[in-house]
Amino acid sequence: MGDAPFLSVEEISKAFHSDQVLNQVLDSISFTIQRGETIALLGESGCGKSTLLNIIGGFERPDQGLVKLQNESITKPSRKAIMLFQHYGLLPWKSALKNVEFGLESSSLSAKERAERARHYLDLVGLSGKSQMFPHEVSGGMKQRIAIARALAPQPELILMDEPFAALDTFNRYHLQDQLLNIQAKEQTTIVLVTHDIDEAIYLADRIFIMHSNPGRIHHEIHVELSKPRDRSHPDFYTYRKQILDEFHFSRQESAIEFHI
Ligand SMILES: Nc1ncnc2c1ncn2[C@@H]1O[C@H](COP(=O)(O)OP(=O)(O)OP(=O)(O)O)[C@@H](O)[C@H]1O
Repeated sequence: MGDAPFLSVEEISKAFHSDQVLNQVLDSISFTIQRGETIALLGESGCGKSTLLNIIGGFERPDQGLVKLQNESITKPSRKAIMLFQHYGLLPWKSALKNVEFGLESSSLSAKERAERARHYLDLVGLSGKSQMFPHEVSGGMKQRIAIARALAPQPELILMDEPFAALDTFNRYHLQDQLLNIQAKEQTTIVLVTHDIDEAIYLADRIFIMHSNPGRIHHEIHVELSKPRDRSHPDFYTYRKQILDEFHFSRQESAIEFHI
């Protein structure tokens, strides 16, 4: 593999036709990501974040360009890249444990190994005592923990997250963001995260790609140089926040409120 980047997105363009109008959603997007990095895609609604994530995951085909994961072209979904959505996608008739095991069904693990692996990841997300509970018996935050355990259990090379915590209240969101950081530090998972939440991007990401729309392009890349775990109330955090608000022309003198674009 040599020095090839872990993930490379090369000159990706994508258009959709709607009402006989061609909508150029992504225009020649390129970047590379190293193993273990967390990247946040931040941009206003409709700028093409989810489309880009879907192309990286192999769920959507670009019109031009290609995506390479560990130097292999991605042309269809694979177990190497797993997508985590905002709305859990749990199977209501299966317990937490069985939901996590379900993500391992196509693996070569024995039933015993699958159960052990599932328990390990439920432990990592803080649900060791809840493995026999069903989705309707647990809170939204716990449902998303189960979904995270299920995404992690197959040990994918890459996790793609489409606004994973957007449906949660602030406290649950903060807890899950911390857990994700812990797990990421342990497992060196590579993450590409789509978010509307500026604070979430600054808290989690090593680099933030600011996207602009019509057509969707990466307008600016911000390296978040703060060491992790980060302090949401530190003045440096606010410096990044101001920089991002400036990008979207939302700045006022002081912006202390939580801001979603
Ligand atoms: N399958 C599709 N067919 C037609 N148009 C589509 C399709 N998927 C996405 N689009 C259009 O592409 C544009 C980008 O959509 P996309 O969901 O990628 O944006 P986004 O930045 O993720 O938005 P949001 O933040 O609101 O989720 C939108 O104008 C959307 O209507």
